[in-house]
Amino acid sequence: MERVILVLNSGSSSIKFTLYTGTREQLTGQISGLGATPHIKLTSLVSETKLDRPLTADEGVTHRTALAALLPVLETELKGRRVDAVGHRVVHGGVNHAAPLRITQELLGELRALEPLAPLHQPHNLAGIEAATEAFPGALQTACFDTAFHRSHPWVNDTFALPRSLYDEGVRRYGFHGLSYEYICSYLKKTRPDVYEGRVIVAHLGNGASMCAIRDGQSIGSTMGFTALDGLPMGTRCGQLDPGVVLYLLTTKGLSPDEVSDLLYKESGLKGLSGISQDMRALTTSDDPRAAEAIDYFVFRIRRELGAMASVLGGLDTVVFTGGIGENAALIREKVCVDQGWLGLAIDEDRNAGHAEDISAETSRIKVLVIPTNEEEMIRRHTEALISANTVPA
Ligand SMILES: Nc1ncnc2c1ncn2[C@@H]1O[C@H](COP(=O)(O)OP(=O)(O)O)[C@@H](O)[C@H]1O
Ligand SMILES: CC(=O)OP(=O)(O)O
Ligand SMILES: [Mg+2]
Repeated sequence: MERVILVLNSGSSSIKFTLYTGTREQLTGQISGLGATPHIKLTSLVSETKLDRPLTADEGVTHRTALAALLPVLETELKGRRVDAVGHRVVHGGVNHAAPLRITQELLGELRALEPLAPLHQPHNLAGIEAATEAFPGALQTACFDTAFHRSHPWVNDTFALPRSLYDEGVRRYGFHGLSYEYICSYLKKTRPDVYEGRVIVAHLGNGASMCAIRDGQSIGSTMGFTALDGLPMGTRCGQLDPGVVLYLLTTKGLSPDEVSDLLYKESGLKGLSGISQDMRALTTSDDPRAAEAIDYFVFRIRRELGAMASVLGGLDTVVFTGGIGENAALIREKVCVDQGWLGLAIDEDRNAGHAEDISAETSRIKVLVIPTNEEEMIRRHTEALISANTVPA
């Protein structure tokens, strides 16, 4: 009998979900635009149910209410079939976890203590675990960590230049979006083994955004740090910041820690710079100069990290764009790749506009790829492996 696995992936602006029978997707979809304009999109490959509409205020404006509206839809779709396991994306796994785990009360307590380090994600991830445990009491629940893929990166990319005691207590450069990077690596290994073995930079550009330098399928470094605030600017997060600004906000401006937190996590990034929206779609279609400036800053930071990571890797063979913006915004890819001839990188305008998998120009020494990420599939694989490990042979 094929196993039934439900995967829940709570991002900062979305809840993505897929119900698998064996390796097949039975139902898949996402609630996107949480915090702004919530929308549900759902496709059932079995009952051919399709939803594609805004969520009403009653159904869900927050992760919690959206999840509550989603669970009955999933239960109807199951038609009484048992769920064997629910795999959860958990953004922060802390120092101790370099691999996915079966969820226990003890692990939940440990993960709850990490909530302050990922306030836009961890509480939603844990709420998803609680809701799924209640809805599917017999199912194995697994935690698949965004940080796990990066645990092997070198010390220079794991530390800040702070007193060593802070490193020892876990103040480290963890890196996130690890499930996405792991999926991209597995896809490259299967479809382009020569690329997999080379020097690769993956730009995961979504509502949260980061880049990862990868060699031989291993993370060498990431733009994200102790929290998912660092590195590139994002929908509402500031990205790299002089820590002196935080001190200024706390002391000279007299903001409370909560106010500073809200400012850096929820009011900055594309939203803060443009004053219009956190959604790249709204910015690329706006003729307001502040939208163009927000895009310029986003692109500038990506280009800067691209050069820095190419140097750390000792050269570059492939760039991969992924995530909601990376997969869909040809304009952003074009702006990142323009005038990169010095690096041996050029893209083909038509292939880029058509979202081809390989958008490199004929003359480009560096391959430039657009690969849709699939964090849910990565979580399914990990969960399947954990079920097998937990199954006591008869
Ligand atoms: N066609 C598009 N053009 C520009 N941006 C897009 C497009 N489609 C999606 N996006 C961007 O992708 C973001 C969502 O990315 P996603 O990776 O799904 O987010 P999350 O970080 O919540 O997982 C949206 O906020 C939007 O800015
Ligand atoms: C870690 C992170 O920022 O995730 P997301 O892009 O899904 O918000
Ligand atoms: Mg995401």
